[in-house]
Amino acid sequence: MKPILIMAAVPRELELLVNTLQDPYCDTDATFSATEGNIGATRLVCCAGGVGKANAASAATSLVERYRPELIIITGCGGAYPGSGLSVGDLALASDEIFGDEGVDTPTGWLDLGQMELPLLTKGVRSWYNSIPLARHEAQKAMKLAGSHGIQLVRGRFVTVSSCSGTKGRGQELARRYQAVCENMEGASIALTALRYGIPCLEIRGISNLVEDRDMSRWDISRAVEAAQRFVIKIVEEVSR
Ligand SMILES: O=C(O)c1cccc(C(=O)CC[C@H]2O[C@@H](n3cnc4c(=O)[nH]cnc43)[C@H](O)[C@@H]2O)c1
Repeated sequence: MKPILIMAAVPRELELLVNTLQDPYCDTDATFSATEGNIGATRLVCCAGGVGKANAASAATSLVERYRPELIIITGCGGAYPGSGLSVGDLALASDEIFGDEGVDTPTGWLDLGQMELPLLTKGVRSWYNSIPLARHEAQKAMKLAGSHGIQLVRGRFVTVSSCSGTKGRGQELARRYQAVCENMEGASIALTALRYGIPCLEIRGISNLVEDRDMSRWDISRAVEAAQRFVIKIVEEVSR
């Protein structure tokens, strides 16, 4: 049976999940070391591939080639945009992932990859530019599951950035440009890899911070990553039924 691949940036974003695995086994010799194990009848492979788009894309490619997963779940923390209604500790589910920095600055303004006619991926007659869709059906099931447990889950567009937004103004600009709810540094790369291989992909992040003028004393990464993992475990348990 094919496993579910769970990807995050850093180990603390997977700690609770890994500690929940039955019969865990960690392949420490692999280029991207991953911990395998079961939750119920479902086989999981958990990997913290590193921070940022480059690590995320290479880890996702390597793991997909190695494990051929049936589903990829991206988890971790993220920063909520002004106007999203999200607060620290809340949960967000991606409808689409957007490569927020890919484009060109011109004297008359910023242009995205669509305007540059430079697709990131072409399959047959379809091309994808900055925006990468995530699995609709799985996301609908996740929303339903959250509802049945009384968990508030906000579904919306996520932006993946190379340079984190450390001002409220930049957050407002990206939120407005993409009609997005939050940002992170890896999601779009993993979503693109999943789309390339035709594997459904879900992304659930806990909100660790608001995108505002930088004040790290207001962050709560522990709360965010715990909330996200608890919900991912619920999804996996639901799949196991
Ligand atoms: O030092 C800073 O100002 C700073 C700004 C944003 C993020 C960081 C991090 O150390 C966390 C990066 C890590 O967590 C995800 N993440 C969480 N919040 C954000 C955010 O507001 N913008 C972008 N990424 C965020 C991200 O996926 C990374 O894995 C430090």
